[in-house]
Amino acid sequence: MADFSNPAEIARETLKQMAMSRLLPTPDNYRKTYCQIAGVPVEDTHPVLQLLTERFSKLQKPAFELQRTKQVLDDHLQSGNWNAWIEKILESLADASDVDSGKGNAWAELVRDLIKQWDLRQAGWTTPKKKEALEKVLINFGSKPDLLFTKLDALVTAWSDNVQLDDILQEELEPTPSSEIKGDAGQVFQAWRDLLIYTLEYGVVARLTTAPDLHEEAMALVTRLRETTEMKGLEAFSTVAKKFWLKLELRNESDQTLMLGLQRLLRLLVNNISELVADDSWMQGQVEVIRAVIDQPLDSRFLYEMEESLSELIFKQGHLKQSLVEAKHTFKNMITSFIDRLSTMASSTGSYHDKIVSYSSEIKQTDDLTKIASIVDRLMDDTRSMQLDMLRSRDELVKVREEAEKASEKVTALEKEIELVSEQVRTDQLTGVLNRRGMEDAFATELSRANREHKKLSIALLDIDNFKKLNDRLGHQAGDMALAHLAKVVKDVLRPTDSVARYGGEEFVILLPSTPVEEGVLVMQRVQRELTKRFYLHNNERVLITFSCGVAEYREGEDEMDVIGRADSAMYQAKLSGKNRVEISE
Ligand SMILES: Nc1nc2c(ncn2[C@@H]2O[C@H](COP(=O)(O)OP(=O)(O)OP(=O)(O)O)[C@@H](O)[C@H]2O)c(=O)[nH]1
Repeated sequence: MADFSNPAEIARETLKQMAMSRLLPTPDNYRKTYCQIAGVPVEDTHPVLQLLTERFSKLQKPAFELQRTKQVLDDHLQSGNWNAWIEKILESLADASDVDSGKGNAWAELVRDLIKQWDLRQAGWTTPKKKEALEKVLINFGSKPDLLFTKLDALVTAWSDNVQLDDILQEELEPTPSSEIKGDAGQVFQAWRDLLIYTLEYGVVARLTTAPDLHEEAMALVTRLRETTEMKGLEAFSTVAKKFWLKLELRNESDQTLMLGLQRLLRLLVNNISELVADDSWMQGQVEVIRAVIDQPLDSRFLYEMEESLSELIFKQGHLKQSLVEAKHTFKNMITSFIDRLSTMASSTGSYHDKIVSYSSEIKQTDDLTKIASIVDRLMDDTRSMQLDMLRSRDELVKVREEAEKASEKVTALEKEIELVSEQVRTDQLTGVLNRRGMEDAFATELSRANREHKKLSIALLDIDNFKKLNDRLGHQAGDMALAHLAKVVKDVLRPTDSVARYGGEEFVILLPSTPVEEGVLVMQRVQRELTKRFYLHNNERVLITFSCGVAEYREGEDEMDVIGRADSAMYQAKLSGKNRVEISE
């Protein structure tokens, strides 16, 4: 190889050699080639420094104190001056320790020691083993500068004293005075803590929007819990939490009392209104809805459904009421004009009578035939006009009577319609059969009838088979239509005195008055047979609907829920026995 002494020549030759050997033009390759050509030893990066460089580059978010160290390292990578870098890093580590200069010096000492021990040979400590040990320490404690110092120090001591790493780590990982939970227990602790945070945030905080003071306290608990990593902290947390639960319970109780009070007040009001409007069927419907709502534990879904149906009802009633008011007004006007006409007639016949009396006395007082002839002429005229008046009045009266009759019919029809609309509160909009509320009314009626007349009453509860599959295969809307179809078939097969109600999604309750249970089973089997003849048609596809059913006979003293419960158990039995069956409740 030619001897180059001029740096410019060495540089030129370096580039030439790199091109010939197809080396990538990296600073590292350039430096190596340059050193070879210049005949000086290649200054490799010390493995410890390499390791540190790698670790730094892997730190996603280095601690603030280490940022500067990383910056120094990055600067060095540009310049390639390792000795300067070591000095800098020692300086920055000293600063990063953020304590007195004693600790800073300690860091400097430690790094020097580390590099020295790395290069020395110790029995049992090969370079890969040292590298692995250093890796472990950096991975586990790199983000905690103080702890890192202790661990690195222990590691360097382990190398120099030829102690095995496991012993050292074991020793170093001995429980510290802190009660921080580690290992599996730590993970379990964290999982429970996260669950508790979640429960507090979404189960408690979210429900306290109307109680700002408790809301704030709950938020503070969440924050506190997030910061809790030790058993000691947990104990302190649980003391505060217990106080909070107590407050919450007390507040809950007072809310509950308030709600019950309001419910009682509303019930009183509604009962009073219902007595006041006993004859107003349109109002009765609404009153009953409110009664149904307040007579059972408050359930937001039920409240929502009731609100929906009530607002629809009120809207319809509003329209009908308006027409009713107009019809009544017309009727009143007609009666008024009828009476006016009657009084006109009375006065016209009255004046005619007066005239006749006066003509009669005139005739009596005169013998003059010409005068008498003139009186008779006037009398004839008056009679004719009186007759015309009478005729006109009669026609008008007939007309008024016809219109009054029509108006009265309209009023009756509108009143009936209002009654019908009010009834909708009791029916299921989708199927047209009774809804749960309607069923309760029907139940009350039938129970008292059965008790009064000592007649048998059977209750059937049917549940469509595999309805979910039908919904999934044909869509929810087709499912709705299938429900309406079933309800229609059931109604067609049953007697008009039987009551059908939609009890739940795809469950129906049927009240069969004057029917012993065996007969009830036959009735329901007849419905099943009818369904095999009258398929539900969906886009020309014949869909067979089957159901499982339980029938129970009412026993004296039982309440509605008892007997429905027995029918439900029998229905469940029918499902278990293969579906599409009717079972008797024993
Ligand atoms: N289309 C429609 N589906 C409803 C309605 N109410 C409830 N459902 C559906 O009915 C299905 C009932 O499913 P399941 O309780 O599993 O009963 P099933 O599929 O009939 O099964 P079995 O009772 O064991 O025969 C659910 O998918 C509900 O979503 C409704 O008003 N319309």
